[in-house]
Amino acid sequence: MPTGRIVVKVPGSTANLGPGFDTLGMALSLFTWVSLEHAAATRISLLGDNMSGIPKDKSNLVYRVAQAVFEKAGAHVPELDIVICSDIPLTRGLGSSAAAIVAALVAANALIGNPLSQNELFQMATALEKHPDNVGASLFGGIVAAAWDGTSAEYVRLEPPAGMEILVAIPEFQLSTKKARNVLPQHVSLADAVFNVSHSSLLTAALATGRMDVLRHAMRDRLHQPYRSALIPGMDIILENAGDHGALGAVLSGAGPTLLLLVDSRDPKRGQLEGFLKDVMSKEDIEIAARWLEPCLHGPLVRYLEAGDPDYRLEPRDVLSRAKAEVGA
Ligand SMILES: Nc1ncnc2c1ncn2[C@@H]1O[C@H](COP(=O)(O)OP(=O)(O)O)[C@@H](O)[C@H]1O
Ligand SMILES: N[C@@H](CCOP(=O)(O)O)C(=O)O
Repeated sequence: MPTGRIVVKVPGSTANLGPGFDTLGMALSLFTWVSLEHAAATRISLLGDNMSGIPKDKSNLVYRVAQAVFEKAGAHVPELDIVICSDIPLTRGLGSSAAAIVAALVAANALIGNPLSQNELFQMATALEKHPDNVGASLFGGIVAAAWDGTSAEYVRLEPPAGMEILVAIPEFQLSTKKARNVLPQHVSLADAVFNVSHSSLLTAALATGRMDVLRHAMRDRLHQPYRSALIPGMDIILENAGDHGALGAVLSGAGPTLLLLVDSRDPKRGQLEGFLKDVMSKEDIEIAARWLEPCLHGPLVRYLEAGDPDYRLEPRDVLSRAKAEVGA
């Protein structure tokens, strides 16, 4: 079994893209870093502004997922030195839990010499997250169309259209995926099911062929957004009108509360969008952080630090900042 420190960088993601509920995901240029190494006693260090409320004991998601890898691989590594750092705001619909799961899976697998295949990691990630859209995007990068039948997941990766940018409006308040799933109905009408199958198919085909002109029509949804809109004041106005202010399409990102706009980088009207988002949300007394992002084309980047590596003995914060610089911050 190799010894040393593993550092993994994994992209966050947006799920659903409107009608592709629990199916479509896209990796984003926001990242989580996880470092793992063998230790005499477990220690979990949390770095950065997005770690509030994350446990530092063995109930931590990264620790638990790493143990699931060791168990599946028949390895025994009960004690770990873990460092976690993330750009991805928690519980905002930008896939922080999926990125943490994928980072833990990939880092733990690398720590014991990569006995599990990428497909085995995808199956484990999907079973842990309970839907394949975010974890698929974090694991494979780009846009992922994935289906899970409760036992096994399959996916196809697409290259995002060139020149497509993303503007997100991240509200100050948190909304857990669990809460946002609890407002969804158990049954939907055949008409709504047909609406989503057709729009999700159209959207996937449009993304695969670069037909950005179709996105506004294709990104409409009847399965989750109408039920979740009561949890996000201002959402309906933004989804309905963003197209008139320069967006190709506007949707709830994952389970929300972040709102996500796809934008053609060549559109001269794109400069209006931030003001439009802020105006609508301030009328609802909600502060937002507006951030321009890009699709992330890669999945996890892994760096292995051997005991002889000059970075190996550094403090976790320094190791992560060096690793960030090396694999791209
Ligand atoms: N880096 C991390 N390390 C440990 N736990 C994490 C990490 N990131 C997210 N989580 C867990 O995932 C939860 C957020 O998941 P979720 O409600 O699905 O929202 P999101 O849309 O951000 O994925 C957090 O409250 C925390 O329990
Ligand atoms: N398909 C899921 C996606 C949840 O994404 P998250 O980033 O909010 O965790 C859903 O819509 O519930």
